[in-house]
Amino acid sequence: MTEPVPAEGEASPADPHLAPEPAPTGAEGIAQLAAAARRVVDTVVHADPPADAALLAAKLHAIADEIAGSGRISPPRWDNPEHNRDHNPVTGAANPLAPPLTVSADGTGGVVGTATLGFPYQGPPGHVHGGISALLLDHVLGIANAAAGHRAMTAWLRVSYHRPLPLLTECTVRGKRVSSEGRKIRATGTISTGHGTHVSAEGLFVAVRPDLA
Ligand SMILES: CCCCC/C=C\C/C=C\C/C=C\C/C=C\CCCC(=O)SCCNC(=O)CCNC(=O)[C@H](O)C(C)(C)COP(=O)(O)OP(=O)(O)OC[C@H]1O[C@@H](n2cnc3c(N)ncnc32)[C@H](O)[C@@H]1OP(=O)(O)O
Repeated sequence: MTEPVPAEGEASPADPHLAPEPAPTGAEGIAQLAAAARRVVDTVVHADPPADAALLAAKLHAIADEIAGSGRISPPRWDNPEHNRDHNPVTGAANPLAPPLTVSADGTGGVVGTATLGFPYQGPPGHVHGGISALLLDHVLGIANAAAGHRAMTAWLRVSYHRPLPLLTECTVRGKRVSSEGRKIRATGTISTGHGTHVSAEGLFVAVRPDLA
């Protein structure tokens, strides 16, 4: 049997533009999965209980089984900087729990990131849960320390809540190392919106012992 001849202007089955896109691999592929999972979580948090909830849940479990069976996802390794970056619960593009916050140098020795937090992060109605704010600040202060050359663990973090942080509003998270004394590092940070500073934090971090780093 002969293949039908495509009409002029019609793409032939051999047209390279019709070739399926190469399957995403590695970090990019997992980031795509994480973005989809994030959307599922956001949708579930919003949902009225659907009549076919059990069927939908079974489908989600089937998808999780398929992902787990793909063999593509290896467990995150926290001693691997790339995995740390991709899988952490704040900036991790590969972690559906992460908003994710995007962080970069602020040009003054600190770091700055932005995120818009939705209903999965709700505490007081319409506002971000205080523990989530603390998480964002803890992590961004950690990044600020790392950017200043210190891999350090949080010893303590003091968080002050000045005004409720609204959901669905772009917020800016800043962090800066302010001093170092031996292995002890102090860093401060804020979460702000166009309405000013909502949350601030200061923390003591202790540099990872050289034999563990
Ligand atoms: C291999 C681990 C990898 C860790 C990764 C870290 C950073 C990753 C790198 C890049 C960063 C990028 C992004 C940020 C990523 C992650 C941020 C995550 C933040 C966290 O989520 S992190 C988890 C929560 N965090 C803990 O799970 C800590 C549990 N804890 C311990 O692991 C120990 O407790 C430790 C390490 C804190 C100290 O232990 P240690 O044996 O190394 O040092 P030592 O006890 O000798 O203290 C030395 C001097 O700090 C003073 N000091 C100690 N603790 C104090 C406290 N609480 N208050 C006041 N002063 C304190 C002492 O008084 C002494 O002071 P002095 O020298 O003046 O006497």
